[in-house]
Order: sequence, then C-alpha cells, then structure tokens
Amino acid sequence: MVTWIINAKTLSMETGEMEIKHVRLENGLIAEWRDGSALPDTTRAELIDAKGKLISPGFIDMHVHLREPGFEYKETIASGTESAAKGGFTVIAPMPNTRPVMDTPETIHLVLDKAATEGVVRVLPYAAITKNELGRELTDFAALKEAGAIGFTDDGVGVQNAQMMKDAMTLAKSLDMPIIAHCEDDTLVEGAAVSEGAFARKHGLKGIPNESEAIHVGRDILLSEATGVHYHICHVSTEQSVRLIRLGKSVGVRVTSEVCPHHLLLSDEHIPDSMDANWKMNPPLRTPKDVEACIQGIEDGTIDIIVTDHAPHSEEEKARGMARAPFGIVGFETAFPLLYTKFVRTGRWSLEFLLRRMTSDPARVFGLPYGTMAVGAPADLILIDLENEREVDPAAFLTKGRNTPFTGWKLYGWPALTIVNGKVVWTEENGINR
Ligand SMILES: NC(=O)N[C@@H](CC(=O)O)C(=O)O
Ligand SMILES: [Zn+2]
Repeated sequence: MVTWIINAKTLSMETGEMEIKHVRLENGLIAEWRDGSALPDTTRAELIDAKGKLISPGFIDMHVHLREPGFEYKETIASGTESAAKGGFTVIAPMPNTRPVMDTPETIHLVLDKAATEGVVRVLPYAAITKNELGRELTDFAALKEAGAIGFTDDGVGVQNAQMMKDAMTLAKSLDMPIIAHCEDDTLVEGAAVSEGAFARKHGLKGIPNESEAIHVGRDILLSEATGVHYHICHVSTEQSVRLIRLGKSVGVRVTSEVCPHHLLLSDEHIPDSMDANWKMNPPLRTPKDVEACIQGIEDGTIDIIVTDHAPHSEEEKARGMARAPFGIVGFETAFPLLYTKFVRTGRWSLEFLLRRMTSDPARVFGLPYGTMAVGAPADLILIDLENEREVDPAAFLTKGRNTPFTGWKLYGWPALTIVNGKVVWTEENGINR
C-alpha cells in the first residue's frame, strides 16, 4: 500500500517557513519526503493532490467524551470518531464517565473493540480512578493498565477525598501511569450552573467560584510532589489554577495541564441573556481576567496542551434550560478553525505554536508515538484549507451533538482530508471512508 500526497504545504518547525513538498506513505508509515521541485513517479500508488493545502500531523485530543457504552443517544464510538476525523483529530482519549463507567477491564476491552471495528480514528481510553466514579473505592489499576487504559481519571467529578487521591497517585506511580484530574470541590459548587461573575450577578444566580477548581489543583500538586506521580490537570479555567500550576512546575513537580478552546475564547460576559444552555459547560465560562490568564498559561507553557472536552448532549437535554441542562459542549469540528482564526490570523500566535500544542505537545506529555511527520512515524496526517472562510453550522456536524455556542461564527482553517495509519478516513468532498 503506497500513497503519495503531492503539492502539500509544509511548515518548517525550525524556520517557520512554508514549503511545498511531496510525501510517500507506505504500510501505514511516513516513508519519504521530497522537495516540491519535481513530481515523483506515482504510478501504481494512490495519489492525493493537496493543491497547496497545509499538511500537519493529525491533531491529538486527550480529553473527549464518546458516550458509549450507555449514552448512545448522545454519541457513539462511530459518530464520535467520525466527528473527530472531520475536525482533523487522528488520536482521541475518551473519558470513562459512561454507563457503565469504564472501571473494569471488560469495559475497556469493549471500547477498544468497538473502536477497532466501528471507529475511524485511534481511540486511547482512560479508566476510572474509583469504582463507578463514586470516590469510595479504587479500581484495579494494574488490570486496567493491562486491558489498555492509558491513565486514570474520574472526569466529570472531582475526587473529593484527599487520602483517596493520594492512594490513587501512589498506585499509579508504581505502575508508571498518569493521574488525570477533573478538579472540583463539590462543597463549593452545589446548585450552580454558571461561574461567579457578571452574568450570575446580573441574573441573580448562584455562581461556581474559581476556588472550587483551584483548591483541588493546589491540593493535588502537593500530593503529586509527595508521591512523584505524573499528574495532569483537566480543562484549566481559572487564573488561580494557572498560578498554582506555574508554581508547581517551577519547583519541579511532575504536573501538566490542558485548556479548551472555549476557555481561551469566551468569558461569562459572552453568555446571552436568553440563558441558552449551549453556553453551559463544566468548568463554566469564567471572567475575562481568567480567560487572559489561561491564554498566558498556554503561551508560556504552564498549560501544556489544547483539548476539546468534546461533550455531546441531546437537543432535548440542552432545551431544559440553563439550570437543568447537563454541562458540556461539542468540540471536535470547531477547535482548530476557532483557534487558527482567533489567535493565528490575528497575529497573536504563530501557526507553528498552535500546531505544536495540538500535536507534538500532547504526544510528549503522554508519551505517544504520534504528533510527528518524521520518516518512520505512523502516517496520521491531515490537510487543512487555511484560505476559505466558512460559517459554523451545527446541522452539518458529524457528531450527534448540536450543543455549541459557536453557531454562525465565520472561521478559517477548516480540515479538508484526514489520514489515519496511512488510510484516508475522511475527505471534505466524500465524507467518511471506512
Ligand atoms: N465538561 C462538561 O461540561 N461535561 C462533561 C464532563 C466533564 O468533562 O467534566 C460531560 O461528560 O458532559
Ligand atoms: Zn471534566
């Protein structure tokens, strides 16, 4: 199986210059790069003419929700991976807050088997820290690692008990596995749907305070220091969290973290007065000051990677209104265009910086062999159209979720073709290819 992608624009990670190149893929791997001066002999090869589109390693998303098993009406492994492919993601890590929770080797096997037969991108599942994510009893970490889990997390809820978290870290460390934490102190957030800030004040709502996140961040950095575990913080959203992570890193704690596009682009001041629940997610949209702190955090490396926290829910659920709808928004199909348009085209970030935070940095943080276009690496590649502006249209999403606050945004940087393991799995023209 040989494929040539010709006339692809490449970004030199060293010089930042754009060059036209041709690349040969063979047996699922990147086999050879040629400079663009002469066309290679492509007889007997599958030929893809990139026509000057940007070529990049496929994006890696280390925080997603695929909803299967148990919530197939929200998303399935099939629909979720299709949505990922359309968004340019070739590797995704689903969270274990399914039904049943992914807390046994059987559920991990089920997800991996489904991903192999029905999925179109690579799926690297996390397993729960505690049984049923109830925070009472640790799962069997060794067996879950053996089954193929890549880390442990109770995402969706925080681990409330500090001793439980410390025990989890000690066990994870002994197995050389990371702990991935949804940081939230339940006692501070009960009954609130939006953050403490202008929107909550204006509408007389109880707010979710910043400390509810940052208290766990601080606690767990100390526990990580004590146990030596690799501790990764989910969806950072507050200035206080950024400050604590910066401090932890400065004294050598093995802490890494992630941020979502919506926490870099939206504050609670953007939430419409209609109380549309497509603006409800956990953590909530915070103040403009928090947004700027998160931007500075990703810029200076305090925050390592960008993730979507793709969290589909049904339209019926989201129609229940701000107070009663579940938390979460979809993310795969808007992530790169949003960040490219709002940070790269505006001149705040280089294209190279954004690509690193979505490819080589997640690979580095989680020790994955992806996120690179080096010869010999897995052929997980995407083509991106940087020039054409298009509107975000939820009706055209491949995810089952329609829950996004970005409807109607005019964006550049739309993925056009996605290759996983040397195989074209999605194209703009023909859709999904199984
Ligand atoms: N982020 C969300 O708002 N929701 C997530 C849970 C989570 O990631 O905390 C979900 O599972 O729906
Ligand atoms: Zn979470």
